[in-house]
Amino acid sequence: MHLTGQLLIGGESRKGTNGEIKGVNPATGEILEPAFGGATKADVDAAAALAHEAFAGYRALPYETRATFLESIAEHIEAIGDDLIVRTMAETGLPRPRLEGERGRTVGQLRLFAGVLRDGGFLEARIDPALPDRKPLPRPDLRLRNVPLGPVAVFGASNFPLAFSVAGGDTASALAAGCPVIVKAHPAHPGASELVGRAIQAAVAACGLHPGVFSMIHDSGYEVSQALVADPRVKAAGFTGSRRGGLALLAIAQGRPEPIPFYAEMSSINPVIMLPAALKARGPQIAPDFVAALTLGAGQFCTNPGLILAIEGPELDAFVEAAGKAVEAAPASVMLTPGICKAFAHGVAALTEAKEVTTVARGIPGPDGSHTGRAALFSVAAKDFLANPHLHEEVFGAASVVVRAADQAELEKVVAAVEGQLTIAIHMDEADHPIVAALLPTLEMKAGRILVNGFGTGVEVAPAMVHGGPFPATSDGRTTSVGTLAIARFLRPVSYQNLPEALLPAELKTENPLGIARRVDGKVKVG
Ligand SMILES: NC(=O)C1=CN([C@@H]2O[C@H](COP(=O)(O)OP(=O)(O)OC[C@H]3O[C@@H](n4cnc5c(N)ncnc54)[C@H](OP(=O)(O)O)[C@@H]3O)[C@@H](O)[C@H]2O)C=CC1
Ligand SMILES: O=C(O)CCC(=O)C(=O)O
Repeated sequence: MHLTGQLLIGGESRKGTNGEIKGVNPATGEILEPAFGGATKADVDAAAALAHEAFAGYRALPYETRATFLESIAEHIEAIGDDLIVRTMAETGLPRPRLEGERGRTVGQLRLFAGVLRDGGFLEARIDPALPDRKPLPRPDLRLRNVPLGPVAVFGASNFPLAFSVAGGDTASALAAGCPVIVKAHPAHPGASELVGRAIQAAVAACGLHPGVFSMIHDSGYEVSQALVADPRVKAAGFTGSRRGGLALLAIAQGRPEPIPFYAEMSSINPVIMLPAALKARGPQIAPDFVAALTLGAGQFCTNPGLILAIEGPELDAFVEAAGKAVEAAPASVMLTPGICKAFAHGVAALTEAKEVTTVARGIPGPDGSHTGRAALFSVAAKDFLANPHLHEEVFGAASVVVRAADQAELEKVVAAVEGQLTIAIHMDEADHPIVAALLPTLEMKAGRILVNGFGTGVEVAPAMVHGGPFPATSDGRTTSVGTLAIARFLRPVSYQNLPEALLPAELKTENPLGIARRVDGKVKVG
């Protein structure tokens, strides 16, 4: 493995001259070589100019060429081999099986979008033929398809260094949509970013595309990333990270002379509602599964179950006791960065010190000075939870709070009071159906995904997946960052009125040369 620490600007690479970033092994504290040079505003300008230049040609390519390009990226990532896993393990402290799985998800996602391109459904092609004899007024010929927005900025996430990073879901969906991508690499895994970034660069070259289709920068501060979002040639951005960072960049995207869509996935505490019949039938059996989901990846999943909502009673006591025991047996885990570890310790300390909160259990402590997170389970009465908005905030890591409601009415109040979420899980049996029916309308207003008898961790990459949700889970709850629908974030519809047949794009020509599904006169016609 040869890492250069260079920026990837179009087909070229050069060392950034604006400060430097080094990876840190969070398990050992070792500083990892090489140094990665931070980009200057001139580098951002160069990447944006190239992306702008590449856009017209890239979006006009046959969908088959774009699909082959995505598959080529997947192949180039696989060709890096074990070096990618070894470097990512060193930079993140995440274990090998997790990263091997994440790599599979990353390349699977790219191939899924190749299928989306071949299918053509994402174009949402519609034809309303002219009705010249309609009274009192004739109808014009109207045809609609989606077109890409333009160059997209992608902020790689710290907690999924492959699947939500350089070639992750945002990049895959933007490239599939026909948008060149400029990645801002996350400083927690600069080496993994270079390896994957070079794989994309190589795929661009192998497919003979304009080199401006992909660039990747590092930033030693905030200014350059902010300049990227502010650049007039950038037309949308994707982000996964903190609420503070997401909102700062969202404000820039919205404050530009030409505001752009900014898709930020930020904070979610993913309530798990434990209903009475399920608790009675199998509360203690659910507890270890809950703790496994809580501690997965040191709790550093945005789908982590941070809240348990249930009605008081001996069944809840039995569940909490079993969950407490499982937490006490949980070993401390290395967290992604010293900063994230510190933020977790701070969040846990705040809960521990809150007078209305009871500490149920703590996991096994890690060695002194290690960047490890120690699992934590807390409990609070629903009335106190309702009165203290700080208890609704995300503690990023393996910490969860059990909220004890006096009755169903109070449980409903708690559900109504939580912020927007990526997921809400319900553990239920048939006897719980009436409560679920009463809760469902509220749950739909609160979460992007409602799931039964499971936990939200481990998002399926699939057409019917929504990995999004109302604020603050995301900055725009109408979309998803995982699954095939993610492509819609980087498209917009154009309607062509009375455009001569000869000038219509192939997607909308009457004889349907691409053989795609279209809605003709309101009815879906396949092929
Ligand atoms: N819910 C979720 O999905 C996740 C939540 N988090 C939360 O985020 C915290 C920190 O983790 P991290 O992943 O680093 O998230 P951050 O939001 O701090 O950073 C994400 C990316 O955005 C950049 N960035 C952040 N703030 C700004 C800004 N004001 N202007 C320009 N760029 C900015 C960062 O650059 P740089 O690092 O160079 O500053 C980084 O590339 C965690 O402790 C956790 O609370 C993290 C990951 C996922
Ligand atoms: O649970 C998952 O698989 C994905 C979680 C996620 O999107 C995140 O942590 O950023």
